[in-house]
Parts: sequence; C-alpha cells; structure tokens
Amino acid sequence: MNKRMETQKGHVVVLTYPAQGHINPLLQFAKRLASKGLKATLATTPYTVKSIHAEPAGVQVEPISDGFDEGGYKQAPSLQAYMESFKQAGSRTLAELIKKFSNTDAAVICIVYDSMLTWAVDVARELNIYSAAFVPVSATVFSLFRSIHHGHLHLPVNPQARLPSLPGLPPLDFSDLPSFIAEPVTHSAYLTAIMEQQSIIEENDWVFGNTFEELESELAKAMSSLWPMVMIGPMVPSAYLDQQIEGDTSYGASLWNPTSDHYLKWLDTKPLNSVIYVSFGSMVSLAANQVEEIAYGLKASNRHFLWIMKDHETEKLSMEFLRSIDDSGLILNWCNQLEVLSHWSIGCYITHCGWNSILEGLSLGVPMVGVPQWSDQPTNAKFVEDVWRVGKRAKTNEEGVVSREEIEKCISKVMVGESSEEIKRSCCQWRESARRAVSKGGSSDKNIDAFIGALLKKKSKSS
Ligand SMILES: O=c1ccn([C@@H]2O[C@H](COP(=O)(O)OP(=O)(O)O[C@H]3O[C@H](CO)[C@@H](O)[C@H](O)[C@H]3O)[C@@H](O)[C@H]2O)c(=O)[nH]1
Repeated sequence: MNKRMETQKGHVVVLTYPAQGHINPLLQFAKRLASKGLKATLATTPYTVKSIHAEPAGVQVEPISDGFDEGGYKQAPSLQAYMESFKQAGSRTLAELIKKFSNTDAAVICIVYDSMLTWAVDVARELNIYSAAFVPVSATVFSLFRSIHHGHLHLPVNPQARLPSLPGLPPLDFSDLPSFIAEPVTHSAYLTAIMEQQSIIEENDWVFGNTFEELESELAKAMSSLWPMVMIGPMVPSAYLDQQIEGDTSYGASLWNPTSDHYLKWLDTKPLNSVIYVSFGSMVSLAANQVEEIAYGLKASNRHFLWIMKDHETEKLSMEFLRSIDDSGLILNWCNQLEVLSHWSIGCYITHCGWNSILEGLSLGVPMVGVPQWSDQPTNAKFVEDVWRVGKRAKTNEEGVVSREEIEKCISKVMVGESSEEIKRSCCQWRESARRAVSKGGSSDKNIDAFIGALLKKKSKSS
C-alpha cells in the first residue's frame, strides 16, 4: 500500500459537467480533497476523460455516460436533449460506479456535483450517501438566481425600472444582470435548468461556492445565516497560489491543445507588463464586426498582443489586419492560460469575464478589460470595474458592439497613467487576498477542512 492510500480517510466522487469552465474548478476541488487525505474520484464523460492528462495530483478519473460517448454534447440536437440524455445515462452509470466501491475500504460517502447536474441528488439519496452542490459561478450570480426563486426579483425585469435592492449586493443596472435574467426568453433552456438547481439546493448536505469570503464579503456577511453556501475558492492550481499541492502547475484537463507551444518563448522576448492577452474562453463566438473592432483596437494601442481564437474564428479577421501583424501579435487557437497570465510580460487581459478567467486574473494580479458577452459575464464585468477595481468594463455602442476606440481607451486606462496605478494596486491586493484564502488557515482552507471533518464524523449516512 502506498503512502497516499494509507492516509486516505474517505471517498468522495466529484461529478463535473463536461465543459472546460466546469471541468477545471471541479477537478481542482478534487485535487484539494485528495491533498488533504481523502480519496477523490472525478466522474466525467468518456469524451472528457480523453482530455485529462495522466492522473491529476492523486485524483482517480472514471467515465460515466451522457449518452453521447463518442463525440460529447456537440452531438446532441439541443441543450435540453443533452441534459435529458445525461440525466438518464448519467444517473444509471454514476450509481454503478459508486456501487462498485461499496463493501470495500473505499466506499463512497459523498457526491460533490456540478450544480447543473441536479439528478446527482437523487443518486445520492438512493444510495444513502451525502450530496454537495458545487456552484461554478460567483456567489453574487447565485444570489441573483436565488432572488428570483424566492420572489424578490421578478421576471421579466423592466430595463427602464430601478432594480430592487438585494441584501449584500451593490446597486445593479439592467446591463449588469446575467443574460439568463435579462433575456429570459432567449435563454429559456438555461434559465429552466438554473431554476431547477435553485429548487433543490436545500436538499443538499453542503453547497460550495467557487469564490472566497473576502472577495464577496458583503454578500457573505448578509447571507451567512440565510443561505447554505460555503465559500471554498478560488479553485486555481496550487502552483499559482499557495504551493500546497506538489507539482500542481495546471488543472490537468484540456479539451483543446495549442497548435504550437512557442508562445511562451515569444512572450520571453517581450518587456515587462507590455503584452495584451486576449481570450474569450471556451464557449463564446464573437460576431465578425466585433472581431474586427477588437483587432483594430489592438492595432491602435500599438502594443504586442497574444490573442486566443479557435481556428474557425480567425476567418473573421480581414486579410488587411492579418498582413499587418508581423511580430506585434500572435494568434493561437488555445494556450495554457495560467502560464500566460502568470508570465511577467502580460500587462493586460481582455476577457469575456467567464468566472474561472476572472478568478485566474485576480489570483495572478493581472489588470483586466471586460468585454462580456452572455451568461454571468456582465455581472462579473461590473464587479471587475466597480467593486474590485481591477480593470475596466468596455462599453458597447448603439449597435451592441464595443468599438475599436473603446478598446483602445480601456487598454490605455489599465496600462498607463494614474488610473492604471490604482488598478495595479488593487490587483496586488486581490492577488494576496486569494492566496490568503487558500493558504493554510485561510477562509477557504478552513472551510474545506470543516467539510472533511464533518464528513468523516458522519462517515456514513446509514451508520
Ligand atoms: O486558451 C485558453 C482559454 C481558456 N482556458 C481555460 O478555460 C477556462 C475557461 O473558463 P471560463 O473563463 O469560466 O470561461 P468559459 O469556458 O466560457 O465558461 C463558461 O462557464 C463559466 C462557469 O460557469 C461561466 O462563468 C462562463 O460565463 C461560461 O461561458 C479557464 O479556466 C481558462 O484558464 C485555457 O486554458 N486556454
């Protein structure tokens, strides 16, 4: 028996939704649990298992089915059809996986599931083990959906009316709302899934938020006795924060691979804080005119840039722009974002404001320009500018596009002059705060220890 096996205290299965922005934090949480002596198994779809490199820091990886084992969710005719198929095939195969360990030393005592996958609660109940929901968005966004569930915020929200003031949240405008709330009809499938999460959230033994107490302190204070969320983030590999997990330099799963790895060498040749990193995460597809405006905004800034764009997205760039780049810019289909954000040459991050990207930018102290597109991104962008003060939110024009002039103006504000000094100071403070939260004795670390302590005390729901 190896040392890790000897120290294992109990077995938790972590179930992830198979999208990059969900796999990363759940896998990281599994690593955290494993580093504290629990046995942690990541259950995910066969398509996703292929994207996981080796065995990430002590986590066992096991396939469960979503009904689309060859090609994953892209094969499903609609989001609704995919969710239904995952519920059917996933419930059955997750239960089989857990039963495989029963009557062994590694019997599973809890399922930690991505809050999108509500059916995991039924599996836990049927097998008489604990369930914990993992919320992959900010506590603020979670709280907005909760306000709808409890009838404190009504849909549709009138864009002209003042929003009601909600406990622990700053005053919000219509444009700060998640798109699922601002445009409920357009996003009805997502909204239905999210409201279902809210309706069963209290049935869980724990609810975890990938955030930390200092980051959303007003909300944490206002809601501590009113809601079940325990803040355990930021779920960012340990090498970038507290160094507690040996060799933990990446999440360990990537649905895409960079077509070239010379980007770090390219960054090495650039001066300190001089390069703009541009990425819109794993899901956003920009309109062609928006791509063009960003391109010419970057050009006007007269700075080096590294722009992550999937291959089909690059077709939206004009030949004129592509020919003009030379060594001033690098366009790549994918990168190891953490390596890039932590590189000394990066001085600005133009981001879609996906929650993981925000936590990574904050944890690595990089000034941001938010160009939010949908989902929780508008709310995150609002906080970047007005609450955490680590960047600017680019404004859209009447056509709903962020112009090249606006891009250039925001880059300048976060990279030069007095405004940039203030932003850089806030970035340093939040980087330290994120480190404190996950380091030994920090708020998130203590919350994870408390979960493990409570879990082991209860050990088995039946005993
Ligand atoms: O070239 C790249 C680009 C991205 N990433 C990683 O991919 C993840 C992207 O996650 P996120 O920033 O959250 O964006 P999305 O993939 O777009 O995530 C979706 O899911 C998130 C969590 O629910 C939401 O906050 C977003 O709005 C939603 O678009 C991050 O960990 C990045 O480090 C890379 O490793 N390389």
